[in-house]
Amino acid sequence: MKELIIATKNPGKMKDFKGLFEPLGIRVSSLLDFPELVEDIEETGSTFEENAAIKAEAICEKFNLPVISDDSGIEIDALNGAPGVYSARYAGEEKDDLANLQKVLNELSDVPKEQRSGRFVCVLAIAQPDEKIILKRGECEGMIGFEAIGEYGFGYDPIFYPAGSSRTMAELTPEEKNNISHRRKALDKIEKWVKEL
Ligand SMILES: O=c1nc[nH]c2c1ncn2[C@H]1C[C@H](O)[C@@H](COP(=O)(O)OP(=O)(O)OP(=O)(O)O)O1
Ligand SMILES: [Mg+2]
Repeated sequence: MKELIIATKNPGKMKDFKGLFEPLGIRVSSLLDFPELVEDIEETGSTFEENAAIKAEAICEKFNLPVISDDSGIEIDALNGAPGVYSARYAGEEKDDLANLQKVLNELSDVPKEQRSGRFVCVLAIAQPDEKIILKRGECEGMIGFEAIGEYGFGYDPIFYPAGSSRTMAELTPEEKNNISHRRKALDKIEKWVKEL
């Protein structure tokens, strides 16, 4: 079976990726599989594209192998696009999913339902030795709820209602999420390269 390295330390993303890559017959491993080898990569970019490129290129160079990275987050219109590229560290450096979504709920406490629009964004990068980097973006539009609901998923899933859904992303099964997610849409755009790797 083909194997691919995903340059991430986020276990929630990896669950998504395992489900997304399985139908392609590709087994994925992450930086969580060899934590002692890889120090944290500083995400110094101001866009998802820049940060995805930083992560993929750093790990591609280290292993001299093709690598995929994911930089993602949630943009909330009433917060002028925040937390955006700062989604992981919105409530502090410790990257606490619950603290992050609670901070968003607090900031939106006075914002009425019809003004709570936002979207998940995922940029996937493919870095290959001696090749130009490939970057593709997927987005999933939706609304921010008033409380955290649901047990599946990770990150901001419990407060995000995908457009047209009466359930939060964390109430959808992993299969349902993977059919509509920002990650799915970005992966669809890189699939032809993935198959050639
Ligand atoms: O499907 C998702 N469902 C819910 N929340 C999500 C999703 N996708 C990204 N998110 C949130 C989680 C984290 O707060 C941030 C990603 O930040 P991001 O820097 O890309 O990832 P990370 O630091 O957790 O792991 P890594 O950089 O090692 O891949 O956006
Ligand atoms: Mg990160």
